Amino acid sequence: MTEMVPLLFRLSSKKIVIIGGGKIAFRKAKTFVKSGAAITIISPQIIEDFKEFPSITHINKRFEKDDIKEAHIVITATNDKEVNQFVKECTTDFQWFNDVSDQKNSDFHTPAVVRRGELIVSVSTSGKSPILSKKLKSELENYFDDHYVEIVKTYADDRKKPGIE
Ligand SMILES: C[C@@]1(CC(=O)O)C2=NC(=C\c3[nH]c(c(CCC(=O)O)c3CC(=O)O)Cc3[nH]c(c(CC(=O)O)c3CCC(=O)O)/C=C3\N/C(=C\2)[C@@H](CCC(=O)O)[C@]3(C)CC(=O)O)/[C@H]1CCC(=O)O
Ligand SMILES: NC(=O)c1ccc[n+]([C@@H]2O[C@H](COP(=O)([O-])OP(=O)(O)OC[C@H]3O[C@@H](n4cnc5c(N)ncnc54)[C@H](O)[C@@H]3O)[C@@H](O)[C@H]2O)c1
Repeated sequence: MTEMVPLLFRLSSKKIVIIGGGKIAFRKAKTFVKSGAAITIISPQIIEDFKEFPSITHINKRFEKDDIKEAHIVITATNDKEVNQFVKECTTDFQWFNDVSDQKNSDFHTPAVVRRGELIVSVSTSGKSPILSKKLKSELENYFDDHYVEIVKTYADDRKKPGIE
């Protein structure tokens, strides 16, 4: 069995295309909104919540292959599994793909995340139970209270710079 690998990515120069404009597309878009990546939604309809993020580009259309040709990351979040499958078929080996309706079809997952300043704690069940991830996140939110914003700053200030005695 192969295992998933947790990584942190700097995405400020990357292009993310999300197919679908419902509440799950919105939740996935929100994950990336502060990353600096250019986010585009391809969908004939989008929910009002997207107004909260004017930096997100909306293209009002049904998905076609050319919509993802420049994307680094492709997320398909429609309510039509056949469309989601078609999007996958349109990706290349050099693109990172996530199908919100089928974890086995995805190159990556979005974990549940707790942030306290620069501290990032994330939980995944390797796609097996998102509800459990959500539950554990809520427990971790209590454990990692707001003091951790300052704790990380203090540790960072105390850290010796690499190469300096
Ligand atoms: C953690 C969280 C982060 C986030 O979304 O940001 C997240 N899902 C959340 C909630 C949630 N998801 C679902 C429900 C309904 C109940 C249920 O079905 O269990 C609820 C509960 C709710 O909404 O309350 C349904 C669901 N989810 C996936 C599938 C497809 C499949 O399993 O194949 C289906 C069935 C879809 C269908 O019916 O077709 C797949 C994925 N969901 C993931 C993440 C990735 C794996 C995470 C891990 O490794 O644990 C992965 C693989 C890919 C991805 O989406 O990135 C977020 C909670 C965060 C928070 O609240 O803080
Ligand atoms: N990964 C997760 O966390 C998670 C959680 C719950 C549900 N889901 C899955 O996510 C799917 C979407 O859920 P939702 O609540 O956002 O659905 P929704 O019905 O609110 O939204 C679906 C969106 O897809 C768009 N769409 C449909 N056909 C399209 C096409 N050909 N091209 C472009 N856009 C198209 C619609 O216009 C709409 O905006 C569900 O069907 C379910 O499989 C995933």
